[in-house]
Amino acid sequence: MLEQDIKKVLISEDELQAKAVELGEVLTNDYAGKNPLVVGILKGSVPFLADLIKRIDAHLEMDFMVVSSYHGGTSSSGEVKLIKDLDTSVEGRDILIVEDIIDTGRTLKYLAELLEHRKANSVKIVTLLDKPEGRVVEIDADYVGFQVPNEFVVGYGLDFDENYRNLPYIGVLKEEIYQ
Ligand SMILES: O=P(O)(O)OC[C@H]1O[C@H](OP(=O)(O)OP(=O)(O)O)[C@H](O)[C@@H]1O
Ligand code: HPA
Ligand SMILES: [Mg+2]
Repeated sequence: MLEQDIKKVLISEDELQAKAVELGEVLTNDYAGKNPLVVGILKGSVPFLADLIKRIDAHLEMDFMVVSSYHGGTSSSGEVKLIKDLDTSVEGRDILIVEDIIDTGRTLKYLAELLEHRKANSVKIVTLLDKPEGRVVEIDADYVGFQVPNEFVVGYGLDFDENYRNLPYIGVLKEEIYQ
């Protein structure tokens, strides 16, 4: 049913699972003994975060923030709104932000600067997807799952108008759905 709205599959379910294993192994090594605070950015990061943390074999804590800048459409409003803050103090902590995608970069630039300002010991970013052609502000992730072309992608957490987050793969939405 949902599949009818998808122009093409970019990243399959198997490829997504394999990437969680691969990134989990790297993060297990990089965060051994550090008890990082893993910060999931709601809502898009949920499926990726759930798969990734099961592959990190180290003590970690988890917290969430809600920010929003797309307000349902396919282009960033340019204004990042903090809707729910962390419950945990970040001072002195090693922070690992988990995101589904860096597109314009506005969301992550805002978040990374906010957490650094709060005197985190370190702030690193793991993003499942990177869309370099979408960038309007300068920010790079420390760990990237896949690069994607400059098209609107959905699935595995990523939405259009709050739909398609539950697709098990990443796909490109047919233009007629959002035009
Ligand atoms: O690099 P940017 O252009 O800022 O775009 C990336 C952000 O936009 C999306 O979130 P959205 O605001 O749509 O919230 P959501 O996770 O609830 O979908 C996505 O999940 C990232 O957080
Ligand atoms: N798809 C879904 N949400 C997004 C995207 C995208 O390509 N870019 C930024 N938020
Ligand atoms: Mg969204």
